[in-house]
Order: sequence, then structure tokens, then C-alpha cells
Amino acid sequence: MDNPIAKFEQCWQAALADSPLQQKSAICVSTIDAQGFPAGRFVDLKAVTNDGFIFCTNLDSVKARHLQHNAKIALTAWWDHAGYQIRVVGLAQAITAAEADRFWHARNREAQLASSAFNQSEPLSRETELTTRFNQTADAHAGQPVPRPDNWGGFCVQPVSIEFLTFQNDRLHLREYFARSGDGWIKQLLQP
Ligand SMILES: Cc1cc2nc3c(=O)[nH]c(=O)nc-3n(C[C@H](O)[C@H](O)[C@H](O)COP(=O)(O)O)c2cc1C
Repeated sequence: MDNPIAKFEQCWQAALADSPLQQKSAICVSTIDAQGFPAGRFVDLKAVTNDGFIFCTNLDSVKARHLQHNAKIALTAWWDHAGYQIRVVGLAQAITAAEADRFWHARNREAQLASSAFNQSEPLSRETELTTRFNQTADAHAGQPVPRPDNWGGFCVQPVSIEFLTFQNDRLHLREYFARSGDGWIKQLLQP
């Protein structure tokens, strides 16, 4: 397949289909801080479109602050049961408020309340504050929908390269590297 976004979608669906994982769509997102250090953490991949790979987060979080200064980003997936490692390098662009609303409404109420209750990446004074703040937020919205906080949104990672590694027990992994070229892609196999 010559379109790596379509190929990603195919691998993702295959990995979802028989996934033993609780967090089936977790992928590692790597950003770069002001000193040039990389920072990786997992997020839920929400969607893949022709424009790119979408994840949602707090727009005041560490990762979002990194992206405001440096839009360069990497995504890494490893789906053990399917045997795929996928590496995406690209540029992150904020999604629109309307798109953020759509993803917000698809979340369950607990996730909405947790996102509303906390300032992600800020210090927490003590562990008991987790339930205190969550319960206060739940009480504040009892019987009503939880509105999307203004600082909850997402990013679309527009890929410049995508590499698929199909794992082989004999270590003869198939590595298929795609680099963006104009409107299309150039494919190159890489040694394992
Ligand atoms: C499986 C898993 C899924 C996660 N999904 C998200 C997510 O979709 N969005 C998010 O902001 N954080 C998510 N987190 C929490 C992040 O890993 C991270 O702790 C948080 O976003 C703060 O990162 P930052 O301080 O580097 O911005 C997830 C963590 C795990 C382990």
C-alpha cells in the first residue's frame, strides 16, 4: 500500500480488533522542551484522517506549552499482539473548537469531570486532593452536562514521515519508511 495514512488506519483497526489491552489506542507523544530535551508520554489516539493524527489534551499542559514553542512532534505506537511498531514525525496544529467539542462529547462523564477538575501538569499539594477536587467538580455539575473547558482541545499531527516496522521473531523486521514528497509519498525499505 502506497498511502501510509491508509496503511496506518488498516494496522490500527487490525490492532484494535483483537487487542488484549485496556488502553487500546494509547500512543507515545514526544515533544521538545525549550532546552531541546525530548519529553515522551502516552495519550489516546482519537482519530486518523487525511490531515493527520488527532489526540486531545489540556492546552495549558506541559506538552501543549512545548508545542506552542516548537510544533515538531513524534508519535510512537507498539502493538505487541499485532507485531507493529509505527513511528510518525510531523508538525502539530491545534484542532478547532468545533472539533474539540465533538471529541469532548464522545468522552465519558468521569473523563470530562477529571479534565474539568484539574490543571494538568500543575503541582498537586496532596494525594487526597484528587478525590476532593473531583467530587467538588461532580457536585458543581450534578444533573447537568459537563461543559468543555476552554483549555481542553487537541492537536492534529500532520505527518512528514511514517515508518512501519513489522516485527519478526527472527529479527528480520520489515521496515517500510514513507517520506512526504509534495502531495505524495516516497517509500523506502530500511534495514532492520
Ligand atoms: C494509557 C494512557 C492514556 C492517556 N491519555 C491521555 C490523553 O489522551 N490526553 C492527555 O492529555 N493525557 C493522557 N494521559 C496522561 C499523559 O500520559 C500525561 O501524564 C499528561 O497528559 C500530562 O503530560 P504533560 O505534563 O507532559 O503535558 C494518558 C496516560 C496514559 C498512561
